[in-house]
Amino acid sequence: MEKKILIVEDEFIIADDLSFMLKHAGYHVCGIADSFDEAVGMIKKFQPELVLLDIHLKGKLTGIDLARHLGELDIAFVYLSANSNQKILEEAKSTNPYGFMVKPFREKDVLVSLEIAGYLHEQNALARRNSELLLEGALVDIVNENGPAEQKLLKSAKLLQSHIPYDYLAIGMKNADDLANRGRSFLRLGFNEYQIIGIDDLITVAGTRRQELMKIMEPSQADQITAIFNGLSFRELCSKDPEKALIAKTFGVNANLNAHVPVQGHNGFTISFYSRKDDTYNNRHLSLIKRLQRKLSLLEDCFRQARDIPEPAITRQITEAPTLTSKGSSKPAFDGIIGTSHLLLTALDHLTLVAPMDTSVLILGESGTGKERFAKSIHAFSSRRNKALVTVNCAALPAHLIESELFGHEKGAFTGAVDRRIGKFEQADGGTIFLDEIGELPLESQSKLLRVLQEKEIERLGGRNTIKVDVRVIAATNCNLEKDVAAGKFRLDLYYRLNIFPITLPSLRDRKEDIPELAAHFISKFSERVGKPGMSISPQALTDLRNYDWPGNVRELEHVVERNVLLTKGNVIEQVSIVNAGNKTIERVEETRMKSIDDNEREYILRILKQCNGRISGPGGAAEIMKIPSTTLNSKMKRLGITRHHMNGL
Ligand SMILES: Nc1ncnc2c1ncn2[C@@H]1O[C@H](COP(=O)(O)OP(=O)(O)OP(=O)(O)O)[C@@H](O)[C@H]1O
Repeated sequence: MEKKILIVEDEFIIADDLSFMLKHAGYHVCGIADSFDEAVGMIKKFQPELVLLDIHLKGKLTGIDLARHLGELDIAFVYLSANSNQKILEEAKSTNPYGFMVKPFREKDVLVSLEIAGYLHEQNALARRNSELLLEGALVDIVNENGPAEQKLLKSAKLLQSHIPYDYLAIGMKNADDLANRGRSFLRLGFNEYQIIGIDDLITVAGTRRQELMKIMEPSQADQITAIFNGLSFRELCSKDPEKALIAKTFGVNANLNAHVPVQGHNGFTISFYSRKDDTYNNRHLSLIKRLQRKLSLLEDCFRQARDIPEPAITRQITEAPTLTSKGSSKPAFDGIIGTSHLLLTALDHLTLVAPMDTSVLILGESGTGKERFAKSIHAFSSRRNKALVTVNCAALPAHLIESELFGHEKGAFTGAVDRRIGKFEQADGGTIFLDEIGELPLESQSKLLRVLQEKEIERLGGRNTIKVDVRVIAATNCNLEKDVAAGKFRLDLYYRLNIFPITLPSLRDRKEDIPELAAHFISKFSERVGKPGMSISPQALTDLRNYDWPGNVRELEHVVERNVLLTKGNVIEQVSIVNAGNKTIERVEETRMKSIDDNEREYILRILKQCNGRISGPGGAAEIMKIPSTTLNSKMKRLGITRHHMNGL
């Protein structure tokens, strides 16, 4: 059947050209609107499957406003943009479009973008359906298992986290007969670390009196509502509802999704999600919770049982190893991912959500933020965990070898191919391939990779047959792939195929609150390694670590700690030495300190890079001067934590 498309564009000639192009390609253009209001009317009337929308429209409201409306209706859309400024583009991007088409349009690009948008929309819907089925099954399992009711509530709360994010979750039954047993709340402290808060705890934490709280928590109309309150609307709600106001003040939350769960025979109960971010909740969350209502109503039993458990005398903190364990081992799949900042937890939630599915994942983040570690965890928590995880660093391979490395070659395929070689894709059959630094893949190899993703088959170089492979692709990059697409260095269609589920890792400077925990982790690791267990760090040195900008992210912090563990004579790192860009050292220690071999090598490489204006390979590049292959220099730089940021500062 022809796909129904609506065009929303205020320039008639452009809209008309586009419409002609689309009809010619077999699409059904159901209408052309030039303003927000007209578009909303047509969407209601024609229910298009895809909308192409310009950012600038007639009237006050823009294409970005319309995009938000489309997001709520779960209709795919692609922006038609001229040269907009960065701020507008950022805002447009935050509405999660399925693509951008830049004017003037070439027919070929338009058709590819539409095909990709349709594909992504289907994939997303499929992935959502699958993860919802998993969620429903897991909820039923929890309700049916033996064990304390309060723990069952906690497990259900944890399960909901990656589907509907929250910092504080309150489950309450207001028609319970005594206040002490009216509710259980869960405050998130770490990835899998929650504090259970009963009514007595709430009285203590909020600094209120029992009677006052009892009054505030009287059953009200608001308990029966299933709705979203983000930012301003949450503040308005708080001005009318003292219970919400108390929670907002006590836990610093700015958004709320309130879900009423009806139960036969009484008023039911409420599950209320609260987030510190003020734009957390959307219609997707709302429709999910509505679809889950029947399954959630099964929690009623646990809730009633939990009412009979005496209130804890003191606030309890539930700290557990992550539940995501690799089967057959008690080792947490998140092994070695340290940190509890909001940004890292969000990334871990995304990891949890996507890992069990077979979807391609694109991990974005600066160098040293932990992309490879995330890729390993995704594999470890997937059903492919017993098969291979094959890693390929696209930047470290010479361009002429990439294809034989990825797809293999037959004997005699080219000069030097003395034997048949099995490529990385075949090695990863049944498992996962991790394509690190995907942005460095030459254009020619990109087309071949795209074919593998589409056809799920490879052809060895010099081979005559195609070979079916079943491989999940995880790609990572520290480049801005969209810029590379715009510059013609990265294929748009490949970008969209890979970008089905992006996970963005925060830079260390954006999650400085994790530095103490990370530092402690690395101190313990390196002090044991060098036979000086039990080392610690002084508050001043920790402040120095927090004050630094960390262009090399966690990898750089790891090196800095390693170096300081070696340099410190006693048991406490009193002052830190950080060798940063351009060989300047932020030192609070004496200059006369001994330098490690790595320090010397790092300084040497930085000096050579400076001489070559940051050029690594090719004539006059650093690799040539150092008489080593550029791939070796790249891996040395990676090991020593030398990044593009360092090079920008040269
Ligand atoms: N959250 C974390 N907790 C503990 N260690 C971490 C964390 N993130 C990264 N690391 C450590 O930092 C180093 C760099 O991590 P990793 O190689 O995964 O980064 P990357 O983003 O893939 O870097 P690149 O882009 O340079 O390939 C590794 O030694 C890893 O163990």
